[in-house]
Amino acid sequence: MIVLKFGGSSVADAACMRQVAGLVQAALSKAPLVVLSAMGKTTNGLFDAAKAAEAGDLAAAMECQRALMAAHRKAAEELFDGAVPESLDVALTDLFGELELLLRGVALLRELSPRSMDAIASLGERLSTRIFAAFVGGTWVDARTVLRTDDVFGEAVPQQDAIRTLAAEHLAPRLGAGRSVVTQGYIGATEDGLTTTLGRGGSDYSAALFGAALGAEEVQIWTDVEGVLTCDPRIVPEALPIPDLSFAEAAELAAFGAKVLHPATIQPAVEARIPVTVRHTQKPEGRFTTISAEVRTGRPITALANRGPVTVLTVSSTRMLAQSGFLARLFEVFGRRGVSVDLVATAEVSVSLTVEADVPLKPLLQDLAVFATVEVHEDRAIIAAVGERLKSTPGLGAQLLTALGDINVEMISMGANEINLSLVVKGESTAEALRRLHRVLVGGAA
Ligand SMILES: Nc1ncnc2c1ncn2[C@@H]1O[C@H](COP(=O)(O)OP(=O)(O)O)[C@@H](O)[C@H]1O
Ligand SMILES: N[C@@H](CC(=O)OP(=O)(O)O)C(=O)O
Repeated sequence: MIVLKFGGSSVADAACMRQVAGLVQAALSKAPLVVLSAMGKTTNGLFDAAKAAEAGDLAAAMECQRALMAAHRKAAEELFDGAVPESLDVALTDLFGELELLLRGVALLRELSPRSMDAIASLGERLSTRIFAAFVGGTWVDARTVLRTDDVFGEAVPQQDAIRTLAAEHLAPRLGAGRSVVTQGYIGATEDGLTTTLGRGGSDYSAALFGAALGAEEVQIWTDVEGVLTCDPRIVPEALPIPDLSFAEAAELAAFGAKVLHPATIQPAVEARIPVTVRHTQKPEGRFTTISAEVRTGRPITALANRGPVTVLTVSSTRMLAQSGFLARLFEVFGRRGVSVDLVATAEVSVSLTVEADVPLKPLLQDLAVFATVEVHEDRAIIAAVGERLKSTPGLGAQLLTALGDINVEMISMGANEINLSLVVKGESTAEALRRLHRVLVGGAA
């Protein structure tokens, strides 16, 4: 069997869904499991509605709900030329009724817990899959019966052993050559049946989890670009598709901001050694990227990614602690506060490190003040150069810094895994830095 995952951009309206249906029909002999995201920007719309309800503005929340309802009904009407099957009509009415109830509840309490947010966010994928399954004639499966997670709402952690057992029970018997099964990305449920989500962009992760659980021959991520490109095409329009990527390179690019793949997607695929391909829904005959265990690209630099905004903290010891004591104390604070650190560069008794921009700094700074002084630099960005021969290619560091010219580099970190070299620059310099680096170091790589 194979897994076909279509992102929000691929199922944004009726015309897109028709295109996707054609791709599913073409793959029927391979017993496809179709994993869909919510239509277009529906998830953002659901977040907006929930936030309006939390603020007590029920009218605004209902306005969002009506807009979403109109878009989904329009898609269904167009797909079925005005003759929407009664079962689909009832399903849509029920789902929008559920959304209204949830929003009214949030507005009444003026309280939006992560648990309520997940219940609301799940509606996007449940709606898109209902419409698409009816249109393509596939079997609709509620992902919440299979994708078992813990109860960290909003960022739930999948339980892969349980998912394997549940997939064997609920998905495998329905899969077969000549028919399709349609389910939701992004959503799951706890053992008690409470709805959870895997975090924004989590549909890719769902696809990989289903693929690993079912021993798929391939997981195909269908989107709006011809694969993973050498840089974010919105910043560097001349970015090129990369034909092949190693698992390690893909994982590193995703972790450092290449939005085309959810950062966690690669892990279940690596463990099950399932190839992942990234393809363009509107150009199925075009170029695409294959990510697999077999790939050895051997390039010095394959691609660039960027992540920001991040905050740089430069922490210097105020006591004459030995370096080992200082580092132990420092990271104990981050561990206790549950703050993850991305990049680290150390000197004798001072350390620079980066944290996500939305990390609450006050408690962290209070704890650090006991033994250190801290300089805080906000609005920074991490630029990561990723490539299999990055570390073993002499002169690359010099080329990189020369390419940047007058753009100031505030921190450099060569990843311990040999394939990532990360730089920190001011946020406002990110686009220009990427363009310069891409022109000199990556342009001819693909
Ligand atoms: N290195 C990259 N390669 C390809 N696309 C990238 C890269 N970095 C960022 N992107 C962006 O990721 C987008 C695809 O991801 P996303 O919008 O989540 O798609 P989908 O809706 O299909 O899940 C592309 O349209 C592109 O703008
Ligand atoms: N719909 C969810 C999950 C997802 O993965 O979407 P997309 O495939 O469109 O990035 C979100 O917007 O976060």
